[in-house]
Amino acid sequence: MAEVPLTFPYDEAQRLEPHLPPLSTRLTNSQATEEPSSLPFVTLTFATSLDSALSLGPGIRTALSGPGSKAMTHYLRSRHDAICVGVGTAIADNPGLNCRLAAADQSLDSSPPKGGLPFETAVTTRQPRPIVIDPMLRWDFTSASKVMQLARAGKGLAPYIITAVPEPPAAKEKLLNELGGKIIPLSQLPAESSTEPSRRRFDWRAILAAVHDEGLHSIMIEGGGEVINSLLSSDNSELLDSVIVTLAPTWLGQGSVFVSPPRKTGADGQSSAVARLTNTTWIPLGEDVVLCGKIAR
Ligand SMILES: NC(=O)C1=CN([C@@H]2O[C@H](COP(=O)(O)OP(=O)(O)OC[C@H]3O[C@@H](n4cnc5c(N)ncnc54)[C@H](O)[C@@H]3O)[C@@H](O)[C@H]2O)C=CC1
Ligand SMILES: Nc1nc(O)c(N)c(N[C@@H]2O[C@H](COP(=O)(O)O)[C@@H](O)[C@H]2O)n1
Repeated sequence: MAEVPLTFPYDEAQRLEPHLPPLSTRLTNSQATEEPSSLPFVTLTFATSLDSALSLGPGIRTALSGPGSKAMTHYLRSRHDAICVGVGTAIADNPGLNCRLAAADQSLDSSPPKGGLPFETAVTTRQPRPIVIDPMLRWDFTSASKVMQLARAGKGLAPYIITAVPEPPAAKEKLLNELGGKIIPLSQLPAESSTEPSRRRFDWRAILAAVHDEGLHSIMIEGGGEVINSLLSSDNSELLDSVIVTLAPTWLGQGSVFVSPPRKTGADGQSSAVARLTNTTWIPLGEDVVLCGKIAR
């Protein structure tokens, strides 16, 4: 069944604006040029329950956002060049990772005031580039995967897959390339305690630099649990420019996938909070509330 295009109120979009990448960083077709390597604007965004759960279990797609906050997420997708998930999410959710807001100037449900903020350029039919972090190429995507179907239908973009596998299967790479996606090779961090290749990770700075090297100047990172917890850790949270969390009025219970980053312990052995948001904005949307803020430095 065809999905009904989403709309997002203009007033709510205005309240989000201070937490979004500057409009000047949004790509236009003519801007995909080479620049000295730096990092994109990074928004970490996800939906949680009252017990800080993302889903009922690692392999379980779980709807938390109500209609209003779901439209907000799609507005965010319209405002970023790229959208990123870990392979656990790609496998569990078979996600579309496209923007399903109504096209162009109909996507906000009231018009911007004359001479007002430039939302007519903020909301476009442009689609974010899906980025999947998949060091061992575990995601067994096919042409029937939702993201591939949407790319084929011109309703989204094919993914870029960041991997450490030196020689990806030719058939997978061909399918990706035909739809405009690609494999991006990246070296993993040296193993710390484990030499098991599947446990080795990329440095987030290297991931973000690789994304920026593709001409993608802003990225929203949606999850899942491992991705969010590692980005909120004290090693990585400085990479986050903005955090936007949808809080749904429900408890998922034990056994869920939780947002709970590793504890920060000082040299004296004392624990302290891992991270805190500042400059916060709380936006009620239907039965949910959306919390926007910056990591306090
Ligand atoms: N409520 C929400 O907003 C969201 C919920 N989810 C849920 O989260 C669950 C999936 O979470 P997880 O199982 O934790 O999977 P995940 O999506 O965080 O993926 C974890 C995998 O990604 C790769 N990875 C992540 N960071 C890496 C790095 N720095 N270097 C190299 N590889 C890296 C590794 O292969 C790792 O095993 C699903 O149930 C999904 O439905 C996912 C996104 C948003
Ligand atoms: N904002 C938000 N609310 C929820 O309730 C969710 N379960 C998620 N999940 C994220 O959205 C992806 C699904 O995207 P499509 O609708 O298939 O395009 C999923 O993979 C998670 O990243 N997000």
